[in-house]
Amino acid sequence: MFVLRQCLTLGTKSSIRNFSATTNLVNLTINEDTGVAIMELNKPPVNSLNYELLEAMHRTLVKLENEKCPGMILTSSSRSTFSAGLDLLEMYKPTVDKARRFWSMLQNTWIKLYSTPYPTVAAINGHSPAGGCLLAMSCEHRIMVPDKMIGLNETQLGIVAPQWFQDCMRNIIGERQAEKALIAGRMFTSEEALKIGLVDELATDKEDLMQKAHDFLDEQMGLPPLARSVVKVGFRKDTLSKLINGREADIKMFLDNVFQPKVQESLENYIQMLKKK
Ligand SMILES: CCCCCCCCCC/C=C\CC(=O)SCCNC(=O)CCNC(=O)[C@H](O)C(C)(C)COP(=O)(O)OP(=O)(O)OC[C@H]1O[C@@H](n2cnc3c(N)ncnc32)[C@H](O)[C@@H]1OP(=O)(O)O
Repeated sequence: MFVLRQCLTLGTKSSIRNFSATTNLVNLTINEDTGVAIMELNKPPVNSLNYELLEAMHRTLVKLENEKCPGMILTSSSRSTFSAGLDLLEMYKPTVDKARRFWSMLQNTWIKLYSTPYPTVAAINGHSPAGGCLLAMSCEHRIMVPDKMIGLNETQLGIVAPQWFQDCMRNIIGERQAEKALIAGRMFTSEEALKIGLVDELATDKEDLMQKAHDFLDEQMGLPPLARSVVKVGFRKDTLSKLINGREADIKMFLDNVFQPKVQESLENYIQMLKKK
């Protein structure tokens, strides 16, 4: 039985089920029998990742870890889009402070999501470009509905996917496929993504998607949790350490680049194009 409760304070496992109460940017549902959490991104229309959404996600992930969550499904409340990636408005003519704060929260959120001891599955119920693809790739398993698009399309926007985005992709689809996909900024259909291993399964519809996500978690939750998490973090530690030990350099890379006139021009054109659609 799924129970969703509004609450204003952080409480015990059984008392809290939606703790972004002030903004509702993240809906958290916890199954009271199994403990499985469903984290639903809820920033209409397309879950673009601005500071506030990233912060709500980060808070949720900290909470789940503290509460010894046994497994989590990441999904979206939008019918068309899992996440449209980073909020372009956060990168378009920001102040230095705002840009730094934003990038630092992106790092925080990714580090938490990529390193969870508990199993995670992305139930990708819509398009998943750029930062949206990063979120999906940070989970352990990806299931996607048909006829949507996923990929790291940064090159096509005249920007560059940071090294840790690239590493995540390489870890999943291998060096050669990742190099080709990243240079081209290629977006894959759900079916193509399955073929190259960027997603693990396709689902027929949302119901099937959630069923398959629960099936994956049931299987994982049958494994000894400590051994499971040690192996997981072992596989991910090099990618994680690269960013954790190089956070300042990564922020500097972002700040140095995002203020370049050419990058601002690309962002401006792209935002205009999306608005005119
Ligand atoms: C050498 C240079 C080095 C540079 C280094 C700089 C480092 C930067 C690193 C950047 C890393 C990651 C980058 C990103 O994640 S950038 C974001 C990339 N995202 C995209 O390309 C997706 C764009 N969106 C879409 O393609 C579509 O919106 C969609 C997701 C397929 C959904 O389509 P839809 O038809 O359902 O919705 P649509 O009408 O297009 O959009 C609805 C409104 O939402 C606005 N919007 C869409 N995406 C974003 C976004 N990412 N940020 C902010 N706003 C977004 C869109 O403009 C519509 O707004 P409105 O209703 O018209 O006002």
